Amino acid sequence: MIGVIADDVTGATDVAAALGRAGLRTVLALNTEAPLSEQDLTTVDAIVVGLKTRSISVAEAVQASLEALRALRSAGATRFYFKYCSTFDSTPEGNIGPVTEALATELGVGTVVTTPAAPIHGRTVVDGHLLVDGVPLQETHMAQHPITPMLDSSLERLLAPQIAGGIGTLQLETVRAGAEAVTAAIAVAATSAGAGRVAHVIADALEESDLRAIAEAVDGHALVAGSAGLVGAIAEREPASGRKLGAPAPGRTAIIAGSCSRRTLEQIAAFRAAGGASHHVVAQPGDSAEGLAAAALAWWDAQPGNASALIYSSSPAAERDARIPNVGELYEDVAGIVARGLSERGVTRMLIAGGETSGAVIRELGTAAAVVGAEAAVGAPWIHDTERDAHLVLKSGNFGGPDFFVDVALAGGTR
Ligand SMILES: Nc1ncnc2c1ncn2[C@@H]1O[C@H](COP(=O)(O)OP(=O)(O)OP(=O)(O)O)[C@@H](O)[C@H]1O
Ligand SMILES: O=C(O)[C@@H](O)C(=O)CO
Repeated sequence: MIGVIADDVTGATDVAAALGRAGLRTVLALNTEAPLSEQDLTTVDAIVVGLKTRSISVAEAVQASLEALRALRSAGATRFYFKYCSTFDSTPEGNIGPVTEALATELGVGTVVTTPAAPIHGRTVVDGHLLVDGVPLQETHMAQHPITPMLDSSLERLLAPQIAGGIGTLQLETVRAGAEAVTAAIAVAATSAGAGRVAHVIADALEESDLRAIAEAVDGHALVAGSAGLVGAIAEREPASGRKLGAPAPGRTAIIAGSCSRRTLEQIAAFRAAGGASHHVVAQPGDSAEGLAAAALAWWDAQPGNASALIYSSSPAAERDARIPNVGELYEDVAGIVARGLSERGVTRMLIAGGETSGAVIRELGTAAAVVGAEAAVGAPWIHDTERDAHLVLKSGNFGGPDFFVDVALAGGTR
């Protein structure tokens, strides 16, 4: 069984979608306090644990990730994947490097092949540089990310300050020479770390076939790291159950957006242009999350009974208020309280935009585990919290087409 540790909850649903696409029966665990042993795991091929460790301190991220690893091991997982963001969201301290090394040390693994490449999402790695739709990472909107601005595209330069071990590389021409050549190159790269240290082998990949070659070469590896791309290729090598994934019937939908990513801002604009009702949460210095959420819920209560609607704090960089301390956390708290309020009002279809935002919502809703359904957009599946009978899409900031909010909430469709 494959055990995946994802550093945020939208990333966890992205991985779950990739595993589901490959036909694996996948359980999504979203609350680490609810033990995995409470889940029915008898017919499961993969478990994905969604954490919220991307932007917390290194020590806390390492501890939570190790706890997840131990829970997955006790649940019967034998191979592990550390899922981080396809845009390598991290800081000079971490948490990608330290978490990878902690997991490797716990598993007694000396070499970890790692790549954020996910061609399905337009993320590729060439000569160790991460490109988004062919553009170097630091030239994209990721340079203005509110929590983890990404100012370099060299994965080696991004990872080096985060780790104690060494870095090796797998060039595209080696990857294209096939699995045997990749295996040999990994063995050479493994010597880069020095005794007792972890070797991080950064792999180039431009197309799905490249990921398939890497997946074949890492077949016996206990730990691999990357985005949903490589684990999808690994999953394709497993026997598939062929289970059909479902989506909820169209209906009234609440959208809560805290993502400030360009694609989310486009989706908000398209929703409003299509006549969707929206409420913009804009904090002033001194405002509390409770007060802002109460105002948003009062606005929701004034909407016609069956109308889908959007509550968002998302703003482009130039319009964000630098005077407000811990502004990211404040808006995350607002999103969580609003989601709980909507759930108490009987709303059972919600689309949440943004990984940190989704993490706050899941925590506040108390969702412990969910069944993975059909993809509403590539990498953004419907998930079903059976305990609350709530259907949720936790959308990564950059995922979905510009009309995604319109399609899910106004047209009710599934792509
Ligand atoms: N107007 C705003 N000003 C400053 N920060 C904001 C504002 N609105 C939201 N935020 C914060 O910005 C952060 C957005 O991160 P989040 O992970 O939710 O989105 P994302 O990075 O686009 O998504 P993903 O990580 O899935 O790609 C959150 O902490 C959110 O609370
Ligand atoms: O890898 C991605 O881009 C997403 O799954 C994600 O982690 C965004 O938060």
